[in-house]
Amino acid sequence: MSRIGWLDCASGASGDMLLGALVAAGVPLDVLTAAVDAVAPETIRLRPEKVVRNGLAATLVHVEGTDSTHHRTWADVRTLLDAADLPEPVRRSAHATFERLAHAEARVHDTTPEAIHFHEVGALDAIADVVGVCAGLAHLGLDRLVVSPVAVGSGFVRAAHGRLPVPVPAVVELLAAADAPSYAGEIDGTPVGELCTPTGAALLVTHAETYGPQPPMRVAAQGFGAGTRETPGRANAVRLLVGEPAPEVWTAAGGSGGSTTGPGESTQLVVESNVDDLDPRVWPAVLARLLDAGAADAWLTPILMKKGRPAHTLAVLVDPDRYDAVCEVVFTQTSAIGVRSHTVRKRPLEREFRTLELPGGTVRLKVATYAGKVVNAQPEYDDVLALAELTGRPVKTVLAQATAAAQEHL
Ligand SMILES: O=C([S-])c1cc(C(=O)S)c[n+]([C@@H]2O[C@H](COP(=O)(O)O)[C@@H](O)[C@H]2O)c1
Ligand code: NI
Repeated sequence: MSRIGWLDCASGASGDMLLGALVAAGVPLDVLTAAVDAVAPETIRLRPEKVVRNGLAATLVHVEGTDSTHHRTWADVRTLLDAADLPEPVRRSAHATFERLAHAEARVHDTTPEAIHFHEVGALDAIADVVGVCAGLAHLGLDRLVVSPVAVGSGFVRAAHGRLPVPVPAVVELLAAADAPSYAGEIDGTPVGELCTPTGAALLVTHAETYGPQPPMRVAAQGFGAGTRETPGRANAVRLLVGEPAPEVWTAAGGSGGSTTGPGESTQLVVESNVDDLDPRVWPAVLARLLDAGAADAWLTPILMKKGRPAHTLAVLVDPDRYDAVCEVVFTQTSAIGVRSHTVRKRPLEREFRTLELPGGTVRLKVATYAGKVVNAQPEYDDVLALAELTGRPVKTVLAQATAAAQEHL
C-alpha cells in the first residue's frame, strides 16, 4: 500500500517542530533517539512533552544536552555523519540536508560551502534535529511528501550573526534554490518573528517531492509538532498528515480556475482499462457487475491497440466513494492488470418517473427537465418489452403507443 505525507507549514517549521510532528503522528520516539544517539552518544537527549498551542494538543520535543563546539565546518559535520552508525538512507538524507545548508550559507556569505562555519545550525543539537527528522521520515516509508507553502515569518531575530531580518537569509536561499513557495504568515500585518529556521527549511526542501495544498488522501494520522514559543493568534506548530493517496477529486466549490457549477453537479471518476485478452462473451456480465457495484455507467469502446490487436477500452463512471468497489470488479472479473482514472464533472438534468397507461398495462416514462421545462420524455424500454410479452403484441407496436403517449408530457 502506498503512503503519502503532507506537511502543513502555515506556522513555519524548525528541526524540533518537525521532530514533534513525527512523534505526534505516531513515529516511536525510539526511532528518533536511536539516530540521535548514533551521532551524539550520551550527549543529546530527546524529551517529548505534550503541550497545548492555541488550544491544539501538540508534541514539543526538547532537544537537551551540552555541546561546547559551536563552529563546525561542513567537513566537520560530514565527518560526524560518516562516523555515525546510521542506516544508509538516513545518513544520505542528513548529508543532503547539510549540503543544502552549506550551499545556502555560502551564497549568503559569498564564500564556498567548504569554507562555511556553521554557528547555531552546526551545534550538536541541530545535527540531532536533522538526523532525528531524517530517521523519522525514513521510518514512515512515504512514497511522497508534499509540503504546503511555507510561512517564514517577519521582523527580526537575534542569532550568532547578530540581528537578522526575517526570513533569515539562509532560509530565503534554501527555499529559493528549491523553488519552494513561501510567505510571511503575518497576522493582521503584525511582525511574527522567525517561523521557519534554516534547519527547518533545509529539512523541508530535502524531503519535499512537491509543494502545495493537502493532496487527495485518506488520512490515517495527524500530528502537531510544537515550537518552543507561544505565538498569539496561531498555533505555533507544524502539522504532519500521513495516509494513503486517494484519487484526485475535483472540488465543486466553483470560483477557482473559472469553474462553474450547476444544480446537482458532482465530481465523478472515469476508470478505464484497455483489454485485448478477455473472451468477449464475458463482457456483458462484467458490465452488469460493475453496475451492481455502484457504477453510474459502464461501457466498452472497440479500439485497435499496439501491434494491431483489436481490443476494448472498458470505461466506468463512478462516484469516488465506489472507486474501490469498481476496481475490485475490474481486477477480479476481467483480465485487466491495471486501471487509470481521471476526474470528470457530471451535470445531470432533473428527472422523474411518470406512469403511462397503455392497453393491457403500464409503462414508466422518464421525464427530464431543464430550467423548469420538460425537455425529454422517454418510455422505459424494459417496461415496453415486458408489456409486449405480457399482452402478446409486437414490441414495435407497444413502443409506438408509449412514444405517442409520451408526447403529451413534453
Ligand atoms: O548557524 C548559522 S550559520 C545561522 C545562519 C543563519 C542565516 O540565516 S545566515 C541564521 N541562523 C539562526 O540561528 C538560529 C537557529 O537556527 P536553526 O536552524 O538551528 O534552528 C535561528 O534563529 C536562525 O535564524 C543561524
Ligand atoms: Ni550563517
